[in-house]
Amino acid sequence: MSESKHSAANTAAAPLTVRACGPLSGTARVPGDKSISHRSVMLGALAVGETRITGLLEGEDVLATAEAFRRLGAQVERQDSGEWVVNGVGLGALKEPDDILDMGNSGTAARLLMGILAGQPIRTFLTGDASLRSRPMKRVIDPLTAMGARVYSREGGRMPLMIQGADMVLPITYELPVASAQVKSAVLLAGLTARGETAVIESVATRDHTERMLTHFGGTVSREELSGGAARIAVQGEPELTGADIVVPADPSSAAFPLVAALLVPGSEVRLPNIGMNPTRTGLIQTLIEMGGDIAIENERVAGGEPVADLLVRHSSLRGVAVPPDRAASMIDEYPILSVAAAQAEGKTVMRGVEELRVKESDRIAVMVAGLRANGVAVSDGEDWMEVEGRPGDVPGGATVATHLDHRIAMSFYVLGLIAKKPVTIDDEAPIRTSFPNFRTLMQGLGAEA
Ligand SMILES: O=C(O)C1=C[C@@H](OP(=O)(O)O)[C@@H](O)[C@H](O)C1
Ligand SMILES: C=C(OP(=O)(O)O)C(=O)O
Repeated sequence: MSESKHSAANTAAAPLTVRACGPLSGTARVPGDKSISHRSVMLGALAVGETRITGLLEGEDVLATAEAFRRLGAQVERQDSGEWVVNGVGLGALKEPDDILDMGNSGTAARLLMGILAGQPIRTFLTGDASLRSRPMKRVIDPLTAMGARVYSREGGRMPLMIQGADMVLPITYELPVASAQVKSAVLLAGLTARGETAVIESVATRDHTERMLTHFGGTVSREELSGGAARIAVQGEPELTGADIVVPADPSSAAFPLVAALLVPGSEVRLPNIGMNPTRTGLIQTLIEMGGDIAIENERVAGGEPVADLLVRHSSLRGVAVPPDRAASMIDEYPILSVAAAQAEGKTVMRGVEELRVKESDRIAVMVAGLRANGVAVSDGEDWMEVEGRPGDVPGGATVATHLDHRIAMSFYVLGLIAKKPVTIDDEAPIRTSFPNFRTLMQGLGAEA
């Protein structure tokens, strides 16, 4: 993974060294939820009429989605007020782009777009950066092919790829082979242009933002609980989707970084307003509370169809825990920062059932293990697990970490630097812009120095 889209764009990697700091304090206004932001642009583009989005995440991943849908014929504009307005083309009316679409670093953008394109009678070419081109797409190619799309990819189902949408999409019932909201969403979005009902069966609950937002735009989505925690989610084809107003909550996966920093840095007290509290996303908060984290959940309310709350986080002495494997889906992007918290927790933290971490922007198990070990933390791993032996107040630090085009790795080691005895260097901070463009300004506002 030596190549980077930043070096390809002639921008040198931007190393960053982070040192221990005094107490963090103040209010951290975290940007909009990435999953919800992608979906609001996508469904806005498929709906008839105007969609107004408040709080859209202006990170590179979502900007890639916005640009792709412009090239597919929708109007996607930022207003001076900061609101985004999407004027959709209606279902099945996207136009064939005249060039390859570059989805950058974003798995969500690529896989959900493939679901949508499976139901459009056009041919589209997709690519991404070195990280995205190494990620598995077969997981969406298989069900979309069963629904009538044709996809030609590189060996092993990798991008670049070409997708030719089906003239007549076949409704299917698809049992997810991996717990993935991206695969679920791709199938449900393809099902929008099918005649009849398309269903997905998931054995554990994955984030349900697609289902909630489809309902908000006038679609018909049902969820039936099956035995053992499984569920069958079905969408009715050919709905009339109408433009809608969306209010995007702050992203709990981004909030995780200042939140864990506040728990770890002695004397800290940080307020995080308006954080998305969708139960399919709150596994990290539950885990940190079990570890002894002082996290007060205040003002719980519903905004724009999603539960939100304000969080008040104070420095805490943490102890290691075993995270149950069936919680993985609800905190899948939070394991890197959890393993940093675990380095500062008394005893062992065990994370099992986390094999999906190996196919994210980087192999997050391998990259976290390498970075923690280099910084003096005792850690071990296997194909689907990772263990960290914590030593409160005794994280040596002092090493440089390779981030492999992975924003969550970069932000996790930034937080490690805040508590380590010697400074921690991340080799490239640029990937942070994919999901949290104002991360450093926000952390500096709380008292961090880097
Ligand atoms: O649907 C989504 O918005 C996402 C689903 C998850 O991926 P998987 O579906 O691959 O688990 C998550 O890791 C990603 O950051 C966002
Ligand atoms: C895995 C992630 O995103 P994506 O799959 O969209 O690249 C993430 O944001 O941690």
